[in-house]
Amino acid sequence: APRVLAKSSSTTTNADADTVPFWGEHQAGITTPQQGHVYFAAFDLTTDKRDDVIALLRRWTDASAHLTQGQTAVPLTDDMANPPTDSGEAIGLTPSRLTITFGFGPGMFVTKDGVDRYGIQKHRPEALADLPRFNGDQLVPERTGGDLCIQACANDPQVAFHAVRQLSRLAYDSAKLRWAQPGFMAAQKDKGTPRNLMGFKDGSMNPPINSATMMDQYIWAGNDAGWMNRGSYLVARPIRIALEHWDRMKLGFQEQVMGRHKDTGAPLGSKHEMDGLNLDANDADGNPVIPENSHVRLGAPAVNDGAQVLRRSYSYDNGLSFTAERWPPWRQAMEFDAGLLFLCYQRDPRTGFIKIFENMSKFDMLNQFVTHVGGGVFACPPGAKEGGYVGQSLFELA
Ligand SMILES: C=CC1=C(C)c2cc3[nH]c(cc4nc(cc5[nH]c(cc1n2)c(C)c5CCC(=O)O)C(CCC(=O)O)=C4C)c(C)c3C=C
Ligand SMILES: [Fe+2]
Repeated sequence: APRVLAKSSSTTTNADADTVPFWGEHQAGITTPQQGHVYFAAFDLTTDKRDDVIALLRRWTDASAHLTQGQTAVPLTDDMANPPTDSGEAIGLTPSRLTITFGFGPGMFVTKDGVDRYGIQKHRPEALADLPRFNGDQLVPERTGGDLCIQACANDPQVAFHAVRQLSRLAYDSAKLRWAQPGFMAAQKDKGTPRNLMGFKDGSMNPPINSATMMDQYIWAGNDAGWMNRGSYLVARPIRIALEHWDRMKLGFQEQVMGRHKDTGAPLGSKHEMDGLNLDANDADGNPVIPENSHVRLGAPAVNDGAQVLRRSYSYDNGLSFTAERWPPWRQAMEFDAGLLFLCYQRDPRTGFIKIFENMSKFDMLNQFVTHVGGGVFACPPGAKEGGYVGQSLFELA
């Protein structure tokens, strides 16, 4: 029998500071302080057997417990007659605060060819609602949907990619990759809010991740959510930004679009980033200081019946692609295929993302510069107990 090379599995000596616990009440990667990199991937299930799905979730859970500790997904062996159990490119790297967060798409709960795919149709939560078609949506099928998703976040992009690559290998017999998007959100030297590709601080007005009360109110599904209790719902949207268009806009106009100052991140009319939005203030001409159609006004809880989501977005850069512009001088050229992988968590997308984006998609001045090109909605179950697996609360139900 091949010998297990235990030593090769452990890649670091100072694991603790750099490690986020995998097991727990909640999945990690939701209220975890945002790491510098993400590799997000969505999969389609190819099996029609419920037991295969359970087996996959067990393999993914066990591998994730190893990976997040800085170990190989599966212990390495000296077996020369088979492919290595782990591709190996993370050996010697630290855990880099790797978190791996799993989600279930609506496709897991539907009938296919007249049969309830995995016998869980009746357990589809109402909160896992199909997203409506929003104004301006240009969703490309190749970047949309998925039965399962994995959000791997780490401070090292190689660690995040390695994790998804190993998990995809472990799925060869039962699921295949559908779409993926890597992203980055560089930490600021002063530990302040990072900036997105539009150059604005992004993430200032998030509900505080350290407030258990706020997280229970807005982010975690509660007792009434059945198997999803202590889980959360993810809305993921790759949003292309017309950077060449944006970069030609005057600074004053950029600030009007966002409703915030570019340098400090403060709301228009205020001095400090964390100052509240003064939505009632008018300028000398009687116009609102924070414009009616500015992004932050349309996102504010005050105009959305109190709705709040936890945003955990990353910038992305997919190189260049050929684009025909829809604005003068109607250039046709290679342009950056770059933008924001918008990721947000909430206890119910109907009162979170859907509620907020309904108006935003129609009125936001930002819409001249951004296009939603894909995405999905996913139920991220509660965390797993050591020895258990992610999704157990669902598959244990009759
Ligand atoms: C819920 C839908 C939202 C989408 C889609 C969205 C896209 C998007 N946002 C930015 C940049 C910024 N967003 C900011 C604030 C902000 N955005 C949303 C929601 C969506 N954004 C909310 C709820 C808020 C907070 C509003 C508030 O209460 O003040 C900001 C300002 C700084 C901050 O608070 O984070 C920026 C900058 C981009 C570039 C983008 C799509 C590409
Ligand atoms: Fe936003």
